[in-house]
Amino acid sequence: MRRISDGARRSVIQYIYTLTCENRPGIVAAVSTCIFEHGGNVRESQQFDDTESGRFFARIVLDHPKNRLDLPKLHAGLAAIAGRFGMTWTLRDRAQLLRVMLMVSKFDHCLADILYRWRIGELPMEIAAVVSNHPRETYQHIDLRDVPFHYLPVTKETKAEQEAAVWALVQQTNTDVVVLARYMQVLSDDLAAKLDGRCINIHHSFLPGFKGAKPYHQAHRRGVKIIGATAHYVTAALDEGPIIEQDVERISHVSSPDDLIRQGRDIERRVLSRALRWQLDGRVLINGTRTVVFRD
Ligand SMILES: Nc1nc2c(c(=O)[nH]1)N[C@@H](CN(C=O)c1ccc(C(=O)N[C@@H](CCC(=O)O)C(=O)O)cc1)CN2
Repeated sequence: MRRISDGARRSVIQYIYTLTCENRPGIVAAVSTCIFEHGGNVRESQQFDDTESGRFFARIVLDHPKNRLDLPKLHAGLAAIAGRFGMTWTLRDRAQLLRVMLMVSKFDHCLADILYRWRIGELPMEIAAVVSNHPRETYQHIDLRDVPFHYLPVTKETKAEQEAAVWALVQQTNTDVVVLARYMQVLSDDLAAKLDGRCINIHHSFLPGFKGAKPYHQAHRRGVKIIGATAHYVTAALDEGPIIEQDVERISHVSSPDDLIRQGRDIERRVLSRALRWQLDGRVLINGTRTVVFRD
């Protein structure tokens, strides 16, 4: 049974309902009537009608004033509507914490930042595992006391075996979301497919510029005046996945590659933590090769 976050025990239970389907009249009316008929109360509602793809997207947060929502009945009602409209949908208790696996290589600034934000309650999640292709001693500056750490080294020769161990761990730990927090190994097509739509990477450039392993050196060589970072879902195609969040900062001709790496760490930290916070709160929906983000 997934852990319910502490705060929820005392307050009104909230549910996050997300949906996407081909756009047509009557979707919102059907959904809101179903929620109303089951005594539900809509607390938040955001929607987007993508006229280009003809797809409709919505995120609704609902509760029941007396916490007496008959969830199975509501679920059945929404399932019937989903059948009518051909929806892809989710309904989840907002306090039911998602289980997150954090993957990291040599650079630990994003891992440190996520663990800190988790400890102060900014990222409501359960940490299923921290996985690295470097040994635990690499992370002297990070407090790993209360998180399960797994050292899974990898070489070109052992990649398939190592990825099998990663996938086994994802299953054994009931991981919902995998975060590549500067994990510097390219996932195979097979593993990327298995983690489709639930694996988030932080790329240290403002995509689509400077793909690959050394974007800051590429940026310095090109002489750009702005650098950035991009959080995106991982696909088999390197650095091509649907973008969730981006941010940038100005630089100048004075900035050395090391200056860019230092400045970039701050951008990476805030971009990845924002993307993860939105993922945990059901605010990110995939729209083909893009995303719909119902920001907070
Ligand atoms: N299937 C995917 N896997 C990964 C992605 C992705 O988009 N799709 N993103 C990367 C992260 N990344 C850039 O953000 C990145 C990581 C690593 C490399 C790379 O060329 N790695 C070399 C090895 C480098 C090393 O050992 O230090 C390699 O794998 O041969 C490029 C980009 C994470 N995985």
